[in-house]
Amino acid sequence: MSRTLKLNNGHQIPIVGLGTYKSPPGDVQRAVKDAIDCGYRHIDCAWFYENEVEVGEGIHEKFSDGTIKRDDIFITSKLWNNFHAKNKVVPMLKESLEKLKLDYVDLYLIHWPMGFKESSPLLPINEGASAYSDVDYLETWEGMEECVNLGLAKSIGLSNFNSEQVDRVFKNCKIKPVINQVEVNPNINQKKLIEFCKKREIVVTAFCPLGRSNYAGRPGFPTPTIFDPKVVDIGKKYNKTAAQVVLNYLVSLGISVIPKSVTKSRIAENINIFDFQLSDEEIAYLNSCNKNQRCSPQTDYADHKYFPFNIEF
Ligand SMILES: NC(=O)C1=CN([C@@H]2O[C@H](COP(=O)(O)OP(=O)(O)OC[C@H]3O[C@@H](n4cnc5c(N)ncnc54)[C@H](OP(=O)(O)O)[C@@H]3O)[C@@H](O)[C@H]2O)C=CC1
Ligand SMILES: O=C1CO[C@H](CO)[C@@H](O)[C@@H]1O
Repeated sequence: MSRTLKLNNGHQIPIVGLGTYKSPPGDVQRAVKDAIDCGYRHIDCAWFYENEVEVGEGIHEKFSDGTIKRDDIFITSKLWNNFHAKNKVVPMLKESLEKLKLDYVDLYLIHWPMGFKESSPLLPINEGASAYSDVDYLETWEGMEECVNLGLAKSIGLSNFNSEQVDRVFKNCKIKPVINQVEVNPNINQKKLIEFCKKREIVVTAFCPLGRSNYAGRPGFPTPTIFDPKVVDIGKKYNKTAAQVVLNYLVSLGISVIPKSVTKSRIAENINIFDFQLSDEEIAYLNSCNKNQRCSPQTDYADHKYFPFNIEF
């Protein structure tokens, strides 16, 4: 059975989930089925990933063959930036639910604190501030609360919110956020933000937990620590890969992780991380890798009023 963390509303989130960003429609359906067969009970989706139909097909095949029931699996989706107006939130969740062919999601997240105009491209690059909307994410949060009240989402949460933004929602909400999903890997271990969220009973989920191994060598991006020879050596001691060492380290921080893979052997590898314990010295080494360098920095939007990464954490 998959291990879980308790959320502040009594629900549980499985610690390891399958990421689906850039999982091609042709592969993701099989990847979801492989993951469920390997014991995953948590799939991380988003409207923005444009593959929710195929993710849903994979999940439904596993309902049909009797491997799981709806109650056994935790499904997350996210509201994209162009739809922050309060009256767009429920319709956008309904759109994701229709694609996934589900009646509810377990978790719905505001994908980013900053909003774009509905008419803007999904990732406006050259338009500057004219592409932005100034909808306050507190207004968006009211729409998120409606999702819970309508039974369309069991829990709601945030993604890419900094500490001040988390606190603002926390202090002005009727329904508390249960999760803040942010980038966490040894290059950016987010210890301060994790502690800040923990004090408010908000669990952190780590995206890019492997530091996007496919970004290795890309100019301007940190080298993923799964390629660090010392981390590879630590893995050898436990008969584990560097990816397993990194995921085990992240889980030891009290957070959940959503590694993405469409490769069956890696999908299996990434959940087989609970049968070893790193030594204090090994954890100290992984802690020392922290340099606050992101692989998802979104600097194109650094001038947005709600850009989250202009403060320390
Ligand atoms: N809320 C947000 O703003 C964001 C959320 N996310 C979510 O987090 C998930 C994970 O982040 P993501 O950006 O995908 O990056 P990850 O850190 O999960 O890295 C994914 C890459 O690592 C490869 N990989 C997977 N397992 C292994 C392994 N065991 N050894 C070596 N390489 C491996 C994958 O290749 P392959 O598939 O070919 O096996 C893929 O190229 C996303 O898929 C998405 O669901 C991500 C970014 C932002
Ligand atoms: O979920 C996501 C996947 O990665 C993208 C590129 O870094 C992000 O924009 C997005 O938030």
